[in-house]
Amino acid sequence: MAATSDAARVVIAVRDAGIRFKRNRSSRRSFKDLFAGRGRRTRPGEFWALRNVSFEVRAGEAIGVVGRNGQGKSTLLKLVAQVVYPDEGAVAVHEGVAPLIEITGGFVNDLSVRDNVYLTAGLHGMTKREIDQRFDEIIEFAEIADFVDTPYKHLSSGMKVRIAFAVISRLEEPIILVDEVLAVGDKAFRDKCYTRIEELLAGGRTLFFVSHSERDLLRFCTRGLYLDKGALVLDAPIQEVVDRYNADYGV
Ligand SMILES: Nc1ncnc2c1ncn2[C@@H]1O[C@H](COP(=O)(O)OP(=O)(O)OP(=O)(O)O)[C@@H](O)[C@H]1O
Repeated sequence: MAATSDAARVVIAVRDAGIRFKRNRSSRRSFKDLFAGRGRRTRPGEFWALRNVSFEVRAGEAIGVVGRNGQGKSTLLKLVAQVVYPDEGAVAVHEGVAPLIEITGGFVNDLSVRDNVYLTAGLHGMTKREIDQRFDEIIEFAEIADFVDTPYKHLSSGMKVRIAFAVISRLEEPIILVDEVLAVGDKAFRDKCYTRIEELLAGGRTLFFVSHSERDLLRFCTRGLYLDKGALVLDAPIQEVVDRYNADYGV
């Protein structure tokens, strides 16, 4: 394929991106807030989940995102999926994205598995005919043939991830985002997913992969992004990123 010309093409550009969340829903002003100095960059109860994050991704790169719990990894994937928008800076994504970033895979609870497959694949640009052609293969991959007409909400967590991964990995979007959700699947299914991810990478797709498993990160990724306290502290080859993370927080 056009691997050489693709190698130089920037498909994602994140510049000084910041995203701010409310710490709690009511977000009432505390006594301390009343006396806080002017010019605060955040309003009371708000915090920056990510700030000053900049990087570029070229077509075909496989990027592992590492960091402790709550450091902004999923938020970063959501920025790339454009399901959240930055409060500061800019995120430009030049190609289509197939995101598996929440256990629900964006599926609708009350719809059957079948309807969800058609809805999700349709939203990503597949025609009904194309979905018809892939439907059996998707269900077979997920191994949930007996549950095709079951409402999605009645599936177990592992089954939800199976069908979501089966659909997402059959889309033709050039960028694939995989959050830790695969950890919910059993070992046999995870192995199948990992083989599929390798096929997608071999086909030139771009991957963002969040994982707490050093083995999986080193298996798939060439480059790592290390997030800590909402900042991108290291953007380097994956081995270097894993070593630094282990040195900072490893046992
Ligand atoms: N919609 C939201 N509203 C408010 N706070 C949020 C929201 N989404 C995420 N956060 C907060 O932003 C911070 C970063 O969360 P994020 O899910 O990106 O972390 P993470 O690095 O993926 O963590 P984990 O390894 O536990 O999955 C956390 O403090 C989290 O509580």
